[in-house]
Amino acid sequence: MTEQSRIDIRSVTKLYGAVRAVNDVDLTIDGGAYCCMIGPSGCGKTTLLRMIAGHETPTSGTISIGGEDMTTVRTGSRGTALMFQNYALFPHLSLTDNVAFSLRVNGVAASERRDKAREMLDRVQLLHLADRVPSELSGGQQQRVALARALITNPKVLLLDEPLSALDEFLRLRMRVELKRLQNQLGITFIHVTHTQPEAIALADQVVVMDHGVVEQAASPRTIYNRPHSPYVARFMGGQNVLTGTVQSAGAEGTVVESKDGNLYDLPPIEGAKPGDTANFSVRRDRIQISDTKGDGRNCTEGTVVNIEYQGTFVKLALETGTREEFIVYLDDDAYYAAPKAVGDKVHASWAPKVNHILVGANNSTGTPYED
Ligand SMILES: Nc1ncnc2c1ncn2[C@@H]1O[C@H](COP(=O)(O)OP(=O)(O)OP(=O)(O)O)[C@@H](O)[C@H]1O
Repeated sequence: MTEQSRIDIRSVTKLYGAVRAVNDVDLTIDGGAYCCMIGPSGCGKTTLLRMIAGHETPTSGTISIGGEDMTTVRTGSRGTALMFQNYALFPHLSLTDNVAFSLRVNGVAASERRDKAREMLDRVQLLHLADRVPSELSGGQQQRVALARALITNPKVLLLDEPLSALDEFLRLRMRVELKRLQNQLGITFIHVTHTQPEAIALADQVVVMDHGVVEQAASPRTIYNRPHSPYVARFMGGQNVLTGTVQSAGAEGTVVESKDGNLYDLPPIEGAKPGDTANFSVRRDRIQISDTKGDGRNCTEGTVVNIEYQGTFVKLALETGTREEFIVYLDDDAYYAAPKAVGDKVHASWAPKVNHILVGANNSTGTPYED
């Protein structure tokens, strides 16, 4: 299935009048991968998904599935199935008839479509409810019917537009496990649009972070979280503090950057950097120590505690450091309670030089939702 379900998106742009919903996107999604697309509202995720499904046609560029150009092939003939956000089940039909619906449209004989629908309901563990109508089901069960209905066409690619957004937190976590289990069993490509960072990180083999119609970064969840490409990805995915400074010295041995408050940071070499350039870098929130005493002024910052949140396995400390964004520190709860802090305390945060991670791209995107 792997080669047959690979998706190649080449120079795809979609214009709605003056709105550039998707802007010159190049992206390869491996066959059999679980891909999550994430980004703020309006960044073009749904438009890209709908173009892969064939519900929209690109203004320019091509989309291939399994090496075959599908850009203008009609929806039902490209081996994709789209599961809608609101499930779009028929209220008056039984679960069996809901799931069998597309086979009926395609003229499959009654007994065959019933057998196939029951097989799909069994796959999503709903066979015992096959004769009920959707209103007699819970939200999670309705979602599983919608999944069975999408899968009955044996797609090479399943497209899911915010499939878990209508569920409560408990069900969402359960359905997340089920989606992953199904994808593993079927071995087909899943493309799942989400607004939720932990969902993308937990489910995906490949995370695609979008902003203003472009793909900012596409990589494994670990790379996206640990080695974000740009200030935007670092902020949007969370887990990192973004810092800015001016290059003091640059060479093969490394780059020294000075922040506005005079602290120095030891970064790896930055290609082409020269003294006076602006450098953006990030520091993982869980790789920082705090103390009451000032260090040597390298790889550190000072701040005032403005918020303290107990999170179970760690404590989240927000510091005001004089830059426009909060500096967040995640402390192991044992370490924190050995020397607890209060709001208003002045502290020194420091970290090992190897924690400094270079970011590229402009430092002007906040990673927060936006309006056009
Ligand atoms: N049919 C349309 N006509 C005009 N503009 C559209 C249409 N569909 C989408 N857009 C615009 O294209 C841009 C991208 O929309 P899209 O729905 O792809 O974003 P999204 O990232 O999926 O957002 P959300 O997370 O809110 O669903 C937005 O500016 C949106 O207003």
